[in-house]
Amino acid sequence: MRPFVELTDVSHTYSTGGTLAVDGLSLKVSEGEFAAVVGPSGCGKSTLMKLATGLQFPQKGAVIVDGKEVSEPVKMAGMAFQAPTLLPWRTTLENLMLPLEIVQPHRSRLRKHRAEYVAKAEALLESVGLGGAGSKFPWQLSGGMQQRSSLCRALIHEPKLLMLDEPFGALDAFTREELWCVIRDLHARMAGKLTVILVTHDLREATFLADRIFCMSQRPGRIITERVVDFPRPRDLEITYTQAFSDIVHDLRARIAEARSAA
Ligand SMILES: Nc1ncnc2c1ncn2[C@@H]1O[C@H](COP(=O)(O)OP(=O)(O)OP(=O)(O)O)[C@@H](O)[C@H]1O
Repeated sequence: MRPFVELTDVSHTYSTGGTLAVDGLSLKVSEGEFAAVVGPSGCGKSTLMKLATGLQFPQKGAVIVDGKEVSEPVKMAGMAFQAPTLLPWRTTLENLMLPLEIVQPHRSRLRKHRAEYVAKAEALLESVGLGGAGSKFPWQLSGGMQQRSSLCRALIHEPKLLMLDEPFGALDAFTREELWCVIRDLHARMAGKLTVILVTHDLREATFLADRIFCMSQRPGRIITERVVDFPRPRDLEITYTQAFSDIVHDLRARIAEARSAA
């Protein structure tokens, strides 16, 4: 499978504060793969996401996405963060439509094909259990519903790359597990056409969702180990109660503890 996101020996220092966030950071994520990135707090996970999406540029090394060196924000990526960042004055449906007003070719097509796009947005909402919620404002939705809407917004322009930075961190355990299944199903439906990179502190989340887990060192971050998770798909939440699953989580925890103490 061809690499879809490739970072090679990347270093990045923020101009504000002069923090060397990542150094010697290399990773390859294949097309259609679901990758997770874990590591100690402050090790540069979000920086990795910013570099892969062209929100920051490295001083050293190369970042290649979909065969091209990243030199501007990667608009074909969908993104969702810990805070759902929905605009409060727009309805949920209008929030979902936002990327279509920005990203080509949708931007040029939107005016003429609005009904088609609205139907697509409504179908997406339906697929995450939010059928009929499009007319509600974000502040009329629960945190979990807002995060589902935010996921739909990240997917509305049919991105080939989905970047998730702690998207479920603020949710209770039940809602979080429900959303794992939503993401699992969205990824499965795209049948190898959607590459996902998930940054998370939750090792169970990484193990349940990912094909491969990259573990980062203490800052300046680099990948110190990667672990293939080969549970067959589709995965059921039941696997999270198996010994094999716990073994992976324990192993990851030990590696992160090791990385923390190597500071
Ligand atoms: N915009 C910025 N300007 C200056 N420094 C920054 C900026 N963003 C991050 N940093 C610094 O870079 C380092 C890495 O931050 P980053 O957010 O990438 O880590 P992280 O692993 O995602 O953290 P956490 O696990 O706490 O979410 C930190 O020391 C942080 O203070």
